[in-house]
Amino acid sequence: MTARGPGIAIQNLSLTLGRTEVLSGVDMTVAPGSIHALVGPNGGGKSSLIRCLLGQMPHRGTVSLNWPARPGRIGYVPQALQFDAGLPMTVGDFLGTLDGNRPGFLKPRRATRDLVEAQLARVGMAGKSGRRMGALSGGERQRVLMAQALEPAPDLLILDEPMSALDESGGAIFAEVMQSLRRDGVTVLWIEHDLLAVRRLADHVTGLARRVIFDGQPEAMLDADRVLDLFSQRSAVA
Ligand SMILES: Nc1ncnc2c1ncn2[C@@H]1O[C@H](COP(=O)(O)OP(=O)(O)OP(=O)(O)O)[C@@H](O)[C@H]1O
Repeated sequence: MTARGPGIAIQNLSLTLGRTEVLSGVDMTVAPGSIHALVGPNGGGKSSLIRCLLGQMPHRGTVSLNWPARPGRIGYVPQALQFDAGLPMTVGDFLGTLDGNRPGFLKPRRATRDLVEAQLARVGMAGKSGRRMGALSGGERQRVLMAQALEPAPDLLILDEPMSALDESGGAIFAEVMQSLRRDGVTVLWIEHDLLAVRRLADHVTGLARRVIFDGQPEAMLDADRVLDLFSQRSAVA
């Protein structure tokens, strides 16, 4: 199928925060409609690269989104989003803000409530729209964040460790969602530490430790020496 997501071209990307060189001369390409994983050691600069892509960091070098026609929608699942335990906001309220033409303090329209229920069902959270956001477990919160990123349907989806708190059924649901995104031609840029999940689900992998230390097929990355290289002090930020 024709990709509806953009290609991404990153050239000579460098980022210095304070006195730390976080990214140095990073070149990478994401093919339109592909599931592209970003792996590497803690502090390797993966989230920072995403922030550059989203225009949130003053970087050097270029980051271009090449849309097939006009610019489309970007969905984003952040690494962590905390909600105050006492915050009187339910899952339904949170997802109901998807109805962008209506003030958040009004009761959502029937159609919006149906849409919220459908989105929750998609991530295995059917019937939980009345739960308070601050009272959700880590895995439930991640499922809700995934649901908000999938509606309205994105053309580019950026995921920052979306599986870190998911149980087995959450992982299976995530895999289904990824397959349906692939069928729809969505471009997915996915930060992940679970290399087996990357092997199962990604089309391409880039390893990042301040600079690009691996770029290729998931199978090649899982060669034992490669894994050691990816996560050892040798290749990490030094
Ligand atoms: N605002 C900031 N100011 C100074 N240093 C920062 C800032 N944000 C991030 N860093 C540093 O940049 C480096 C890269 O951080 P980043 O969060 O991009 O890594 P990561 O690869 O996503 O790590 P992890 O796998 O642990 O999530 C780290 O050393 C971090 O301390």
